Formats: sequence, structure tokens, C-alpha cells
Amino acid sequence: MKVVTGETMQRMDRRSIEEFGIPGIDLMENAGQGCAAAIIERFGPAAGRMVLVVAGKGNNGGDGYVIARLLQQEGWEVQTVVLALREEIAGDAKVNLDRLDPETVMFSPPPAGLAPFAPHLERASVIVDALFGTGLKSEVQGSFAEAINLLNAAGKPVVAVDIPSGIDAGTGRTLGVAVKADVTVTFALAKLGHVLYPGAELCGDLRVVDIGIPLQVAADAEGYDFVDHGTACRLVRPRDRRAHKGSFGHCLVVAGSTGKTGAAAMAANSAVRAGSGLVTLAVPERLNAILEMKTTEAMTLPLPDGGAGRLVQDSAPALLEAIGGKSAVALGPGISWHLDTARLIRHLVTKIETPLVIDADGLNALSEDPAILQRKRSNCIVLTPHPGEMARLTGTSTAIIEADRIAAAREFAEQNGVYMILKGARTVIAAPDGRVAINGSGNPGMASGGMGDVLTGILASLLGQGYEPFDACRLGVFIHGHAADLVAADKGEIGMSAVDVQERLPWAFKTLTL
Ligand SMILES: NC(=O)C1=CN([C@@H]2O[C@H](COP(=O)(O)OP(=O)(O)OC[C@H]3O[C@@H](n4cnc5c(N)ncnc54)[C@H](O)[C@@H]3O)[C@@H](O)[C@H]2O)[C@H](O)CC1
Ligand SMILES: [K+]
Repeated sequence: MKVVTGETMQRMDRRSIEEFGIPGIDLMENAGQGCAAAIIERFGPAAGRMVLVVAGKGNNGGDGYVIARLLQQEGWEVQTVVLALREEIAGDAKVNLDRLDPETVMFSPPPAGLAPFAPHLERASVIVDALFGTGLKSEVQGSFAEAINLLNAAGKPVVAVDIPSGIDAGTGRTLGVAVKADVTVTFALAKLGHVLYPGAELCGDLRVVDIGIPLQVAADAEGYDFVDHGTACRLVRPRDRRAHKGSFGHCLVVAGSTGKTGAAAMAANSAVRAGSGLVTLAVPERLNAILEMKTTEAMTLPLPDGGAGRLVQDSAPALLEAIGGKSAVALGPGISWHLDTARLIRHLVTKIETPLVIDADGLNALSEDPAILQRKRSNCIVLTPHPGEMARLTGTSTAIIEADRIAAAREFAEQNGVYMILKGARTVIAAPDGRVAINGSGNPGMASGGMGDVLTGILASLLGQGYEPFDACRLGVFIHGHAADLVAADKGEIGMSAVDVQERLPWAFKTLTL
């Protein structure tokens, strides 16, 4: 599904009103109706229920007034606390404020804020957070922050209007303090703040309701592809009945060093589990016997290593020859960060013309000379860094990368003409042409060694099967997390291993093609 920024949503609002003549008051009424319906559906009949609406001075508050009126019509007792002066309320919000029974509305601007209404919080069955929406522009402070803390401490179900107050709609980051909602009802399209952490977690159940924004306006809006199950179903290619093993590519995994044979095995075995026709695992000859034991379907190719137990310059001729005839190459899992191994990797990047996935120590080798990517062949290159590897690649810090993951991934991809997969909770996928996708699958059980090796094998497999690179990246990242979600549903998140995920891949693919 498409997700947008708060600014884009506000532009969509204005375009709907100005170009399509849809009155803003109608959008607000529809927004309020969508929220009220979600509240009634979720929290059942009104009998004896009191809803407390906490409103800000803008249109988020305006939605809150519509909700208050509609729930009152449904028999709910409603109290509305406006954390602003009456004269501050304007436009569509004022129209809806004036429609409320004045007996049920209290104004409590800073510095008093919500504090005097603790008894209302106590009595409420449901609290509606209509304090801030996409208009939040800076850190929440003072009595507004206190109000959010009171809401969170009340121990009552909270329904956030549009977005939990305190969450930046464009990044998902908390601006000081934020509401922890049980349900969030947003309008027309989800925002980045709903799918990026911590916003994604603070939303609770996210509902996207139609409020009458014209389809053309939504279609024209610049957005990001949030890769969910539906998207993955459209990306996966069912098998042709006449298929044979040549139909699904032959990918080469270049990996392994003493002490890191598992990474090589997981990458190769994951390529098998992601559907490759053939897989060859090229490893230092000293480790070949071990990898013969750790793989079955994948073939191994011992490379001269001078007894070092890692790839060295002398490995290059045999390796370049092996790359010929392969449909994709994975370079890096467990390959080691020794200087001559790193030098070999940089040499290969400039020589390989096959679609190439570079991970782990392969990325660290690149970090010594990222400009090498400018000199690469015309082939597609996919980099799969975690934030620390990304910091090394860009010469910055993990904190800077995490502060704006989308910008970090997109800028590097565009500047270097590569596909960038910036791993983490909600992995970001960026293409050289500026397209960005955010992955919707996965769980904390994946925070363990080897998960990256599994992903690398999946990506090389899909590229080798002929998937267009951005499709391969989106599908590969999704299916990796989805397999982990299936494992978590089966046996929880603690103790989940990378091989658990590797072995669950066929089931994960099967859910896409039912
Ligand atoms: N298509 C849609 O998405 C629709 C959205 N609607 C609702 O409108 C809000 C956006 O309303 P807006 O008036 O732009 O701003 P907010 O209500 O979100 O903000 C309230 C108010 O707060 C002030 N403010 C900003 N930052 C701070 C801060 N750190 N501390 C204190 N005050 C702050 C700012 O001046 C704002 O005026 C959207 O979320 C939807 O809920 C439409 O109603 C329906 C269509
Ligand atoms: K809100």
C-alpha cells in the first residue's frame, strides 16, 4: 500500500477542496464519522459509556468535535476538553465546535491543560486523542506534554484521531512525548508516521478510512510503497507448469572464512529455499570439506586460498571464471575483513557484470573505498547494510543514519546508482531512481546472527530467477520477515534462529500464491 508524509496529506486535502470543490467541512465530517464508527465497532454499545474527547486547537480537534457529536447521537455520554481558548478555534473546527452541546465542552488552555480533569479521565470508558494530528510541528512541551502523560497514565482505551499526538507524521519519531493508542484511525492513506517506529507501535491497531478524497488525488500523491502481504502477492511469480531447473537461475554465493562457515552455508541454503534452480557456493578450498557437509542441494566450489582459510588475491582467476554463466552473485557472508580479502572484493566489484548482492564484510571492504561504486560495471548492485555498516559506508554515525533512515538509504542509492536495503525494524529499500519502499513484515525474533546471511541468499536467488531488481529487493525483504513471522506464530520470538527462518521460506512463499 502507498504511504505518504503529513505534508503530502495536507496537500491532498487542499487539492480536494480547491480543485475538486469538496468542502473541507465534508472531509472533516467524513473523518469524524470514520472514527466514530471505529469506536462503536471496537468498544461496543453505548450503554452507560462515557467518552472523553481531548481536543487541540486545530483540525485534529475539529475531527474530535465531530466524533463527540456523532457518539452523543448514538447515546454515549460525551465530555470534550479543549486545551485552548475558545477564540483560538477557527474554520471548520469552529463550525463543529459550535454544533456541540455547550454543557459538554470545557476549555482549558495552557498552563492548566488537562490536569483539572483527572476525574473525567477516571470516569471515561474511552479516551479520544484529538490533540495533534499532521499539524504537529515541534516538540510537545509544557501542559500539552503533561496532558499526553495523563492520557497514557489513565489506563483507559485510547483512540487516536489521525495519528497518536506527539508522533511526527513524516518520520514516526516521537517529538518529546507521544500518546500510546489502542486504535488509530487515519484518513485516505497511511502516513510514514504510522509505519515507522516508534509511531508504528504507538498506533495500536491502524485503520485507514475513506473520507472522500478523489481517487485521482490519492493516485497522484507522491508516496512510498509500504510492502505488505498484498504487495508481495503481486510481486511473486507463480511457477510455469513446464518449468525445469534452468528456469530459475543459477546463483553463485561467494562467502566463508575460518570460523564463519555457517554464514556461507546459510546464504547458499537460503538461495535454495528461495527457489533457485541451481546454487554454487564458492569458498576457500581449506573450508570446502566443511561446506560440503553443511550443504546438500548447493554445489561447492573450492577456491585457491594458500591455506589461509579465507579468499585472497590468488582466488580471483578461478572466481572470475566461476562467475561466468551465473545469473546472480552474492558476495560477503562470513568472508572476513582481512586486507587482501577486502582488496579482492573491491577488484571483483569493478569486474562483475552479473547482478550482485554485497553484504556483511563485503560491505566493510567497500567502505574502504565507496567511490569504487562509481566505477562499477553496468550491472545492478544491491547493498544490504545494517545501520552500523551503513554508517561506515557513508562515513557518518549510526545515530545520523537512524535519524532519517529513508533519506540515508535514498541518497546513497541515487548517488551511487545502487539498490540500497537499509536493514532494521521496518527495513527501507531504495532504488537508484529515487523510488523508496518500506518493509511491513518481520519481528524482534530476527535480532540474531545469521538473519542477514539468509536475506542475502534470498536476494541473490530472486535476482538470479530474473526478478526486476526493485521487485527482487521488495519481495526478498518481505518474504524474509514474513517467514520469521510464521516462525514466531509457531514458537514465539525468543530463540528464533536464522535457519528456522531459512527453512520456513517455502511456507512463506506459499502464503503468497494461495
Ligand atoms: N485529509 C486529511 O488528512 C484530513 C485531516 N483533517 C484533520 O486535520 C488535522 C491537521 O490539522 P491542523 O489544523 O493542520 O493541525 P493539528 O490539528 O494537527 O495541530 C493542532 C495545532 O497545534 C499547533 N501545534 C503544532 N505543534 C505544536 C506543539 N509542538 N505544541 C503546541 N501546539 C502545536 C498548531 O498550531 C496546530 O494548529 C489532521 O491531523 C486531521 O486530523 C481534517 O479534519 C479532515 C481531512
Ligand atoms: K491525534
